[in-house]
Amino acid sequence: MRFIKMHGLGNDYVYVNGYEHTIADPADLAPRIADRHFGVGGDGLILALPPEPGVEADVRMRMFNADGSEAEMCGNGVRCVCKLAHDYGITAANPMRVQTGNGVLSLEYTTNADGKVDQVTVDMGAPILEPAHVPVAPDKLTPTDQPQTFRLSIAQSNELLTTTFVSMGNPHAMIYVPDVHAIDLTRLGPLLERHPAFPNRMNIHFVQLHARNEVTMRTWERGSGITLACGTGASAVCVAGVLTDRNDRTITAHLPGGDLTLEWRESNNHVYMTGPATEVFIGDWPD
Ligand SMILES: N[C@H](CCC[C@H](N)C(=O)O)C(=O)O
Repeated sequence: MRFIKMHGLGNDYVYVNGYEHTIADPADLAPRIADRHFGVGGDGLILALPPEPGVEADVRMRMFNADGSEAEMCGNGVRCVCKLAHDYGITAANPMRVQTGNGVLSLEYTTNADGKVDQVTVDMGAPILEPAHVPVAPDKLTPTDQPQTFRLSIAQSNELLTTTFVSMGNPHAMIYVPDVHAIDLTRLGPLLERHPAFPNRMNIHFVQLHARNEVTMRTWERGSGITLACGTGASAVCVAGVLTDRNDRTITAHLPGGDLTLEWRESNNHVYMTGPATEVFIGDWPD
């Protein structure tokens, strides 16, 4: 089976063109192909597929984390699906409509001198703020006077963290700290990802504010662990910062793998994310 290795700011996935190959059990394949020692290596597996019947879209994305769990959306991934669909002749639509687990999203892209997709702006849709729809279990959290912000107790280490929640179709928790590089993500990430207050687990972001238009963030992803970037997470960070009056509606997010530009547009309540999509290599997998 032919695969394409791509990444968005180092958030790398193994991509398969579902117009050419059918994968019977992607949840089973994802951990095997994403293994960085015994497989191709990546944060997971992403399929570019025909849209489902009746869905008005140019292409469909299904996204599987490295543990095989399927997620509703992947920001870095959908930019790369746009690149795959354009560069491999599935569609030349611009804007491109991509069916995702969070509805059909509209993407606009630029191409480089070779005519291949370079930068992509994704209309990520409206954030989901109702705690029950993130979802979080309010009875396992302590509310604060800040919107969308709760105290979270970690039983195993007797720690208390202040956390803001936003869904971009997938769930995100933001924790603001003075220095993201002082955080032991390997220790805290798993404890928070699987906290009893999160029925569907959680993507975890530690955020350091530099200015009202600039943050640095580090991420522990649900189902994949530490990643170099998280597009839905950066979108959630932008929203959380506006809700808690930390940042303005347009920010630059510095992630370990590079920068994303985010805008939570007041006119239509949608979040817009702009960043690169990069192809690294192609290969063949024996399955
Ligand atoms: N781990 C995430 C999916 C990938 C999100 C991230 N890679 C992005 O770019 O948005 C989840 O289970 O919700």
